[in-house]
Amino acid sequence: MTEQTLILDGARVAQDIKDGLVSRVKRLSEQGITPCLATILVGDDPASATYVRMKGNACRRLGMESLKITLDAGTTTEELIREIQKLNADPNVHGILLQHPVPHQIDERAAFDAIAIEKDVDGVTTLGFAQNAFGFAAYPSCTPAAIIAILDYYRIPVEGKHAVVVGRSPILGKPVSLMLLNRNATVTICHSRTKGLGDIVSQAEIVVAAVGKPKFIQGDWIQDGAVILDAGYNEGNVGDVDYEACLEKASAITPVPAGVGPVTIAMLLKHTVDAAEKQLG
Ligand SMILES: Nc1nc2c(c(=O)[nH]1)N[C@@H](CN(C=O)c1ccc(C(=O)N[C@@H](CCC(=O)O)C(=O)O)cc1)CN2
Repeated sequence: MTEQTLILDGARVAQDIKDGLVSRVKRLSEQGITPCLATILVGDDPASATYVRMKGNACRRLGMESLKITLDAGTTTEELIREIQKLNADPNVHGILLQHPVPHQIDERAAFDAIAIEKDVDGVTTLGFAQNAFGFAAYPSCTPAAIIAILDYYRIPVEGKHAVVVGRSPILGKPVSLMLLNRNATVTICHSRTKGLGDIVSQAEIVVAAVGKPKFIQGDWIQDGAVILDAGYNEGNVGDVDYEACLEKASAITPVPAGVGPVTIAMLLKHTVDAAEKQLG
């Protein structure tokens, strides 16, 4: 690229979202409601523990409540669902987050689907996914919502653009593809069995990297002027994009850290405040 690549500053977007929540949290507290996010961590994966802690801290900094449920690594699906049902029934809890991944013996889909739709602020239920796919009001998954929020903040047009999403996970690749489609992008979804991945990515005007493999997206796959959103959160704070190589080609790119990650957490807070406000009617 001859022109300077725009670094899409996730910390700035996240701050803007959180600034917008301050007066809403204050208004709720004047009515006796403190928005409360319940987080559930099963097992002791250190990265997951960090993310849950970050979410709790972000809640508290904004005057929201965070109820942390920690369950041991041997928890069964039934035990986990019972905990979720208790939180569903608790009127003081407005949002429920089950940290992914859960230990292998747990049926994660069944656990996600036990979350009441009105408390699914993390957008992980099958019903929430379907409602979003149809463009109905439901909380979208937070990372896809963060990607859209970054595009909106920087007024990056989506309509009519060719977006290539690399990854098809239920809380990232699939929902972000549908959200881009609902914004009238032409969307190609790539995955581990895709043939000629580099050729397909090289046709993209917008690239969403959601593979979970460090530095997977190569610089020579990128079309000059493409916009790159890196949703990777690999060990050592490394994204799914070979950042230095892709920076050369892109017109705009999210870094890791301080790109999509902080906006993901800001969206979770926003959805929890939305959910608390719905309690007021
Ligand atoms: N139930 C969910 N589980 C998981 C989700 C999710 O959205 N819902 N996403 C990921 C991980 N994740 C949140 O849970 C997450 C990862 C990283 C960040 C982040 O802000 N990272 C920072 C750097 C981290 C640091 O400073 O230590 C950054 O990118 O700047 C936020 C959220 C998997 N599980």
